[in-house]
Amino acid sequence: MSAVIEARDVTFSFGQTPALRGASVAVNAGEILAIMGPSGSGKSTLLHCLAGILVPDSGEIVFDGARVDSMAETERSSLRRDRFGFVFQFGQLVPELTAVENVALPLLLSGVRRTQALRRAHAWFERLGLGGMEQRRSGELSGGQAQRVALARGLVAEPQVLFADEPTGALDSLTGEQVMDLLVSAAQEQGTTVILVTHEPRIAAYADREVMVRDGRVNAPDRIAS
Ligand SMILES: Nc1ncnc2c1ncn2[C@@H]1O[C@H](COP(=O)(O)OP(=O)(O)OP(=O)(O)O)[C@@H](O)[C@H]1O
Repeated sequence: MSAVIEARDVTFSFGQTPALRGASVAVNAGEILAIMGPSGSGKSTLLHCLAGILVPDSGEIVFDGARVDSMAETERSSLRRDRFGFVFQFGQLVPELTAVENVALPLLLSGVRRTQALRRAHAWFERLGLGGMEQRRSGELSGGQAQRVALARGLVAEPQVLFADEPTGALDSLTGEQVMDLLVSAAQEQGTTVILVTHEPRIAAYADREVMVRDGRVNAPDRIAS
């Protein structure tokens, strides 16, 4: 199987603080990869480099055969908009918009007509057990409901890669597992590759494979020194 997205020997520092010190990871098309590791080890920084949000100081990010690290910001921004989806820990729904408008947002930003974007967004509500919640604003949703709306927004444009940074981190364990069930089945159905950052083994267990980040480097779990 060939990698759809890959980090090769990536370094990144925040000022004087090194966050990645030669991180390499390759993710296959359709794979669900969990990135685990202790707090501060560099998991989110690695995700942000893979997603073209941060540009590595050195090393390469390759997506679908193209070097993301050498792209101009406008090109990386189109890539994020058109090929990638995102789910973060606190949903980050736009509070002024209804739930269905939030889900439609990535489609509207990609130039899909409003009626069609809303129709495609609507289809996600029944699917994620959110029927009847379409017109609510984020303040009128529970944490688990808001996170399912965020998940629908991350997947609605059928991205090639979904980046999920602690998507269940703010939820209780039962609600978190329900969100993971939905994430995995929806991603598998549309063949979306998922890169999931989590520090919870219970959540990582939903992935096809786990890697560990320690001190800014990536190890397969079986190669980690105790
Ligand atoms: N915006 C920032 N400014 C300065 N330093 C940062 C910033 N973001 C992260 N860091 C530092 O970079 C290193 C890696 O952080 P990162 O957030 O990638 O780790 P993480 O494994 O995702 O942690 P956590 O599990 O706590 O979210 C840490 O030392 C952190 O303090």
